[in-house]
Amino acid sequence: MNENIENKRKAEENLDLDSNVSNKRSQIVELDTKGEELNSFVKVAKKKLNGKQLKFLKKNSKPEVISEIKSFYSELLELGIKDLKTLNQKVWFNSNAQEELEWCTNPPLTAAREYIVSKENVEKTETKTETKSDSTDIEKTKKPEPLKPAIVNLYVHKLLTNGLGLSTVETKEELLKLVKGGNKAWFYAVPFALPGEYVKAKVIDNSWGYSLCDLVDIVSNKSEKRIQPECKYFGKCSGCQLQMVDYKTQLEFKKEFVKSVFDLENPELMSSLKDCEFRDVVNNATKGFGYRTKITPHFEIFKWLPKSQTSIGFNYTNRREIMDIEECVIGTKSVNEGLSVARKNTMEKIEEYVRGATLLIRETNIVGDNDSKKAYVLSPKEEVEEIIPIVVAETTEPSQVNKVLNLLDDLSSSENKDSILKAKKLSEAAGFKVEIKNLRFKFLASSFFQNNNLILPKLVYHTNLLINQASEFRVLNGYKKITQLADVYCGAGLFGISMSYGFESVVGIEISKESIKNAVTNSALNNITNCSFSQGDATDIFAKIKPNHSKESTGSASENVIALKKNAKGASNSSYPKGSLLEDAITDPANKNVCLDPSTTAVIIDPPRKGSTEEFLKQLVDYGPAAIIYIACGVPAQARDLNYLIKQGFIVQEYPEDTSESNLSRPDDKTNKKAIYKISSVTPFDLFPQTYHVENVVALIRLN
Ligand SMILES: C[S@@+](CC[C@H](N)C(=O)[O-])C[C@H]1O[C@@H](n2cnc3c(N)ncnc32)[C@H](O)[C@@H]1O
Repeated sequence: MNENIENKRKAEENLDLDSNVSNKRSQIVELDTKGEELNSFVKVAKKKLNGKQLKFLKKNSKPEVISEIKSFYSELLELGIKDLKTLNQKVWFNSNAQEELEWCTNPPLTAAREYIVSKENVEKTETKTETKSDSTDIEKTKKPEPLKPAIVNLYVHKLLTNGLGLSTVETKEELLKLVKGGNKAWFYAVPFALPGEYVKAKVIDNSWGYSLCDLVDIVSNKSEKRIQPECKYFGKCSGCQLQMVDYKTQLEFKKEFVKSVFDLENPELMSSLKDCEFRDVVNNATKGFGYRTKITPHFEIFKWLPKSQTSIGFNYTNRREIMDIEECVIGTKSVNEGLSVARKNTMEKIEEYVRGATLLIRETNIVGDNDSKKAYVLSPKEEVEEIIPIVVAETTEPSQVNKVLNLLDDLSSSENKDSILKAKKLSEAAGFKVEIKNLRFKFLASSFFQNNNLILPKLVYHTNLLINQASEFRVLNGYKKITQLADVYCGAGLFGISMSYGFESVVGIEISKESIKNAVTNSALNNITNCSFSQGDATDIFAKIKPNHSKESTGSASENVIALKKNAKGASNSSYPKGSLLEDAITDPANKNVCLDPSTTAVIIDPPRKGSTEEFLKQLVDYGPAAIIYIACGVPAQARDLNYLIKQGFIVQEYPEDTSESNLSRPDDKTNKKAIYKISSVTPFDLFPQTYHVENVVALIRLN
């Protein structure tokens, strides 16, 4: 029997076996670690349980939640437990049932959740009390009593990809003995704890097979990597997770985070990537403070608390209660100036608020004739402006690339006005052409723009370099040079505009009307004439392209062009009907017809945290561009998307030696046109120092 069908059948059996506990509030089920099995299992479980028990893993669970759950179980495997099924390892769909906690070897003692003073709880109290007739007012204004939490002593095995320390009551060896003796493991997730440490922790909540804890104390084996955190709020505020270690260690952790997420999704692919392909985390050569250009502190109004005592800041770690924050060390200087003013303004009119609000503080530049000055704005509707020094250098020669990277390191620690002079000197001394352009980007304070400008020059340079390298590789293998760029999920045009100097034409697509307007204005602001922007869903960019490897298709890959045309005279040879998105949504001031031949086009995709869609990815490979650069802030979703391409056979591990027998073909081969890619590099970028977040750039080169 096919292994998948067998797994589904077993999952069904397990649910049947457990039906005697179905009256209880919690259902015990068996879980494997593989993504696909997990999905099919969830489908079966949902059907059986009518969806009501699937509190933590619904069909639409966020990829990061699924990844977190998978992390726990992959960790079990790493600890030496090779076969979860043989050991009958079980997990929980719903951990609220106290009585079933006994089922584990080491359940939290009382598993009580500390009562959290939050909007959610106040609302719950309100809902409850509304059904009661006369005690409503008393209940609403009473501060809820905290429950008694459990205290546990733990050993920390490793840091999870969300920055939490994966812990158990035993060391790895002791745990293995226990589990191999037929017992079940229980895990604890402890923030700010480091691998190898013994810690005391307070159980806050129970989740899928683990308890969420607060760190109380480090009992012994304090990690040598621990340092004094820079921020006085660190350890309580939920904003940063890694300030307890130095910056170099943070970068090492982040590389491991990305590796383990990729490994979970596709271990074979991970093992096939060479060290040189899986690169170190790129940073901006600072300690990683004072970088964030946007912060969003918030506050809530409670009936039991005098308004003058309202806290304005960020959530406490592990709870929805807000911590009063006067300064944020990862914010830029001007953002912190804005924070003081926003706090003062809010407290002055606090009596007017009934519920609470989120404040927006965003850096901007006031641009004069000869210079610019950093400032801040406090209104989401205001337009802000950022100036990003962009390096234009075509070289791919490694020693020259290193020189440019050094220049970029210097730049992040100096004023923008020095940069052009430095680039000129570098150009003269190194003997290759390098230019720096201080590009201006305007956008609404509330709309998307990256939040760390210090590293953006490197991110853009690197992305450009990857395309230049892909182009060289293609030329060496007998294909044409890459001359065109599609910037998908383009926001206010950061990548497309910054990289436009190296391409004949650039098109961008973006769903937000505001952002697309900004992208158009930004290209004009920087005197760029070869960029066109289109508003719509990313998938629409392929709406009219015939699959280039379908049976019906008889044309060559180069027939599958994206033609973006302005509704203008001379556009009559468009293959798209009048009124289609690609025909009329172009707001290109240069009034140009832009055709993107896949064999000479690179596509950048930079989707939101939830990743792209199968529909988009399928059409992307049908289109078959010469290179794809996938930039992601949601690494689990990126790994999922790449895995989809691997499973469809679009990504291969090695260039096949015998192309005559393989399904590879030249672009003008009319019989077989399936696009095949290789991952040429995986490079994490630290856009979010001190936090567990990381931006990951994956380059795919088309081999055929
Ligand atoms: C991570 S941001 C990247 C923006 C831009 N590349 C940059 O670096 O500034 C993702 C962008 O995708 C846009 N977006 C979200 N869903 C989309 C969709 N279905 N189609 C096109 N754009 C979308 C968002 O509005 C947002 O601007």
